[in-house]
Amino acid sequence: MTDLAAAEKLLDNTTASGTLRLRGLTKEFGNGADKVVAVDAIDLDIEPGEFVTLLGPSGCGKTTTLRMIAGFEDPSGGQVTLDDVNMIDTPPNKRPMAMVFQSYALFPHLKVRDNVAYGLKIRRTPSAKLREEVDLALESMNLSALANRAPNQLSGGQQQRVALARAMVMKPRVLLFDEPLSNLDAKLRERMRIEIRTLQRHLGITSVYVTHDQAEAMSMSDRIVVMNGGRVEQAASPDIIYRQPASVFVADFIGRANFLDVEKETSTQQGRARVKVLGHSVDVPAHPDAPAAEDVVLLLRPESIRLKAVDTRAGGGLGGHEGRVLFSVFYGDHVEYEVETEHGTITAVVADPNVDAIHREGDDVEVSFNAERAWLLPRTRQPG
Ligand SMILES: Nc1ncnc2c1ncn2[C@@H]1O[C@H](COP(=O)(O)OP(=O)(O)OP(=O)(O)O)[C@@H](O)[C@H]1O
Repeated sequence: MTDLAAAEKLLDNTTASGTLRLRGLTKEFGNGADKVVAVDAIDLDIEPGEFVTLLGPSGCGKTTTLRMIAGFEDPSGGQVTLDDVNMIDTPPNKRPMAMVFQSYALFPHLKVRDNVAYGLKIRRTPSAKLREEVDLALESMNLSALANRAPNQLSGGQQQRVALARAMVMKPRVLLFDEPLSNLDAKLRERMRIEIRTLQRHLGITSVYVTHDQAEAMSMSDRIVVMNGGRVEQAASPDIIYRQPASVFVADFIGRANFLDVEKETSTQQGRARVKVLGHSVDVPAHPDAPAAEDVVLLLRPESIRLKAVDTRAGGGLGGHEGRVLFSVFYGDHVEYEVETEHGTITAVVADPNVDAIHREGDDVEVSFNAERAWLLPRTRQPG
């Protein structure tokens, strides 16, 4: 585990975390027919101490954005400012930022201690101060006992801790992370998520984190920036991203989603709408653009759907509420169902299932959902 007291002592309150602003940040690669707009005029404000994650599918531009913040990539247009100072003409090693890479990027021929000391040596830090700060950085990452090892004598997790110590020792105002946990196994990844987040929160260092792993983004971030095709689809807290996504793309990318074709009846008060769904007229929360949209879909997360056994012999019908179980899979902590309904096949997840009450293939069920957890969206994103 990290030693928060040592980390705090290392930073010694001298490190004011920074306000990072991206304005119209753009990167084009190639030209003519080969031109790729990797990052397309991004605006983003990151507050001091905030942990912001750039998330999105492969090729959406998150790494290029991070590299422009760090200075490893020159923007084709736009600005990166830190505390209102334009960074564009400042080389990477002069920016008060430090980056942690997926590949750790340690010097293989240097011992752990010398890897951590490297940046301070370049800065010509006096040797007593250098030793003290390297010791604190090693201590803060619980690496003191490994100080004299070479990187290839360490596990992946330990190597990543060295990379973190090396970043911390520079006392950056901004920490940048480029998929730092991707090379670790699942258990270690989960532990490191908590450690990085605890350390970051405790020290309050502004952080920008790139990942394509949504669980990582959800569990670590103050704010998630979902990118698509070089643009920002939505920048919001994890709960807003999950519950009130700005677009079908975001809803589909984060978590699992059922999209039901529904008829809009009336718009009620601001932020809500009445729709006809599963045979009923239901008042649901709605995206601000949904009331005016021609075509809407209702987002239902699998865990907000309820299934109840129906005795079809009783007759009477359920006014469209019924569905038929296509299959169910028991996972121990939850059961997953595919259910055929008048809106097509939907996925339902029931947590902590009562094993005797699991619906089987072919069973008729009453389908309902928690209306406050539903979310009405325009089918296509409104421009701007
Ligand atoms: N040096 C380069 N030359 C040409 N095109 C590039 C270069 N670097 C990135 N690109 C292109 O820019 C786009 C964005 O790439 P980027 O690496 O930023 O995406 P990403 O979201 O980080 O993807 P991944 O998750 O796969 O790393 C992609 O279409 C990519 O092919």
